[in-house]
Amino acid sequence: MSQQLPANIPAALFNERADAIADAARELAQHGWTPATSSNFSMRVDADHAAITISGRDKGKLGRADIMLVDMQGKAVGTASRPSAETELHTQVYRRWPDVNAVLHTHSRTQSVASRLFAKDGVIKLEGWELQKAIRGHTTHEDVLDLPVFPNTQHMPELVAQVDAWIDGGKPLHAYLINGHGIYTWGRDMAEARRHLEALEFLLACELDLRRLTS
Ligand SMILES: CSC[C@@H](O)[C@@H](O)C(=O)COP(=O)(O)O
Ligand SMILES: [Zn+2]
Repeated sequence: MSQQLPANIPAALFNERADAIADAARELAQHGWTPATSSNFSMRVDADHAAITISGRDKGKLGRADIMLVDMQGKAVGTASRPSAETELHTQVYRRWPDVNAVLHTHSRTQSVASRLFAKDGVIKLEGWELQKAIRGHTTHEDVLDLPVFPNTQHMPELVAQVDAWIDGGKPLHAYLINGHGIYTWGRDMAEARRHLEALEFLLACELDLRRLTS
């Protein structure tokens, strides 16, 4: 393995996280949500480190060797591999919420189209859908669930600042879209992050259908 681990991280712990990321990535790729090497996935390893996908890999074919360690500033640790282009968005989530342990980013067609359609509003207001209850902390379809849509940029500090500004505004955040790009969501474990991703994919598809059928 070209990944050298710090002395305080057991290989079994890193391998468990790497396997969980690779398994989730392959399954999400089967849904068609990770076209053309897009998307990235990570899990917290400890307070100071996360395991994340190596940049540019085919997410439908990931294995343990496609996962690497970074610190919470997004810098590679113990490897010459290059972490995901958007690693800083993952480590931002881990820094902001110590109870979050998994972050998922995908590029489904539904996510991409919805992000373009609602970009001018800056937010998608999900309301009246039973599946909103799949999102942590939401107990009724009557809640309004705000899903922000941030402008895309290749300059990660700008994206990080947009997300920070939303959180600092005191509004809840379990996910966001980036215009013309895709979705980020997360959870306390991989199962919760996957539940959020699947629910939001479904809800966005419903919103797009409604637009099509009522316009
Ligand atoms: C193949 S285009 C998509 C990338 O620019 C990026 O947005 C992405 O999701 C994957 O980047 P990666 O560096 O492989 O993690
Ligand atoms: Zn992306």
